[in-house]
Amino acid sequence: MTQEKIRILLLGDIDHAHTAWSSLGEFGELVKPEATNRAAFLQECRDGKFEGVVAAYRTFGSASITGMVDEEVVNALPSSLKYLAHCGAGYDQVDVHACSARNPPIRVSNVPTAVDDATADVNMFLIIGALRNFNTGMQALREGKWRGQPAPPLGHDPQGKVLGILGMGGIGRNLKKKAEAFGMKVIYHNRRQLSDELSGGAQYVTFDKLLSTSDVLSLNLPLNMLTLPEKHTRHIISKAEFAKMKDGVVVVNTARGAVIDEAALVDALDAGKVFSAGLDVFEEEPKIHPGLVRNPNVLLVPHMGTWTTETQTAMEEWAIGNIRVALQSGKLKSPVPEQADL
Ligand SMILES: O=CC(=O)O
Repeated sequence: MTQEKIRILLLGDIDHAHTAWSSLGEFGELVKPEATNRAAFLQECRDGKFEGVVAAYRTFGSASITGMVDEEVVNALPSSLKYLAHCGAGYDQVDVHACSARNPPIRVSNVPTAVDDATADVNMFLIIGALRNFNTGMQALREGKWRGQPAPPLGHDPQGKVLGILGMGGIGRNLKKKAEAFGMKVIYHNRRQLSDELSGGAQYVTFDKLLSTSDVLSLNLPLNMLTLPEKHTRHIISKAEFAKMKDGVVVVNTARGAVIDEAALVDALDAGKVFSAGLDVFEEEPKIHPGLVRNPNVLLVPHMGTWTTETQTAMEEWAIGNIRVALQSGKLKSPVPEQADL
């Protein structure tokens, strides 16, 4: 009996887990697109270049070639495609709804867990850095002005402050433990209230209460505008939400830029409503709102939440593991929650 020859498509690059990737060769042929832009990629799809591809691995950076994996791309992908393994926690670039609507559906996985520590570490760095408003002094120092003239305003200690976490998934829960080690009191809001065991005893509050009582507000929820357009989280923090916050609140975001209306954040910073912000993600990466760049009270990191050798390696291995398990058992290891019942 001859075994059917399958193909596995790589969208983006493998930077660390080369052995794990090559080992997928035991299942079939490993292929890559030649395209360097979306139009050419769609053409390759329509020309049947990826016929027989059963599983695809994609990186966040592969959007520079394919663009968003929206309805157009989903419908152009080969009919043989059954599994799409995204190498990252946030899969806002993939229209999961369109993937589910195909017949048979494309099953999508992401990388939970492996990203939690590194992202929560950066989150904590941004909380401390923004509370202490370190950017102002650090910027002056590099300009040869020591702390600057006038000296930066005094910062604030994390001890005793209320940290409000919006989105209590793996990263939010990891952050909670870290923040408590710094003496912060953690409250949270989430689509669903968690069990005490999962929440670690953090108090569940309404969205409005989270906004009105947090000294530091941390955004740890997914951006889902492609997948859930009717219940999307885009701009969940905008002008009206800033108005409900405490004066002098600190805002930190390691989730996705577009969960905050950046223009409204700039206004709230300029008005002094927001004392400082710590941001790892931006609405239109790599572009950054000029109002954020010019404001010394904003600590800016260029999307480096998982930027460590250990975490990047673990993420690649996890995503490749999803393909391996799916090819062996017909089921992904970590399907995205929207497809849990598929
Ligand atoms: O931004 C990083 C990720 O989604 O894993």
